[in-house]
Amino acid sequence: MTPLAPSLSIRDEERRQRAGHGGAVVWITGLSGAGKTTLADALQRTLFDLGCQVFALDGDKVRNGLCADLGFSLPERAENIRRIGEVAHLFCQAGQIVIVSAISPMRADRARVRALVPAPQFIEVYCRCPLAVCEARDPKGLYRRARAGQLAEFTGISSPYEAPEAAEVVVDSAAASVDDGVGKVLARLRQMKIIKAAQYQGE
Ligand SMILES: Nc1ncnc2c1ncn2[C@@H]1O[C@H](COP(=O)(O)OS(=O)(=O)O)[C@@H](OP(=O)(O)O)[C@H]1O
Ligand SMILES: Nc1ncnc2c1ncn2[C@@H]1O[C@H](COP(=O)(O)OP(=O)(O)O)[C@@H](O)[C@H]1O
Repeated sequence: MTPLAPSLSIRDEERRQRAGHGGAVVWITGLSGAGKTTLADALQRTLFDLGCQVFALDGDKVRNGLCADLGFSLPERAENIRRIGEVAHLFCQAGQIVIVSAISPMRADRARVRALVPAPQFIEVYCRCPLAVCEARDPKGLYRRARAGQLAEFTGISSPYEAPEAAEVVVDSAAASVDDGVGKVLARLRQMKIIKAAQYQGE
């Protein structure tokens, strides 16, 4: 009897043909309240409706399970990003478009994930929003608690955020709509030939 082929014999191109698109990691970084989750959700919906295999990994949710043992010190955030990066990389190898939304405040931590994922497949998205706007939005009341001294090491208040210097996509969530942000990421996915031009025509 012919032995079953090991799964290693499945080439990336075969996965791409079956899915109709390539794998990618769309990594959304930004302050709490900048709009990362909102953008990730809208992007996931759009890609799903286009027929793509897409999955969103939100930092907040991952912290309920995979990273439940981690707090918010800089070394713990680094470990959080390392784990999310490894998982995203695996999904990407499986041919999925993975959307990560995590504050991921330190450049070095993001650079390590970038080094893991082949260049055209890693798309860093800076969800840019002034701290004052994030604080005014305060969707979870965390800034209020941080200002009151009830939440230690809060990003932007008592813990650093290093903005990307060369993100593939920059989305200004205080000035542009969620749809604008989705459009910019889709344009990049098309430009990098992750999705086909026919899968997304607008810009
Ligand atoms: N101290 C402190 N600093 C920042 N954020 C805090 C903190 N404590 C709790 N939270 C909540 O945790 C969410 C951020 O988790 P992340 O995994 O994205 O953070 S990180 O990437 O490891 O920095 C973050 O989610 P978002 O508001 O969606 O960004 C907060 O809801
Ligand atoms: N252009 C925009 N993009 C994303 N979010 C926006 C935008 N404009 C306003 N918002 C609002 O900002 C808030 C951001 O919350 P959220 O997406 O949870 O941010 P984060 O995940 O970065 O903490 C939401 O209430 C969202 O409706």
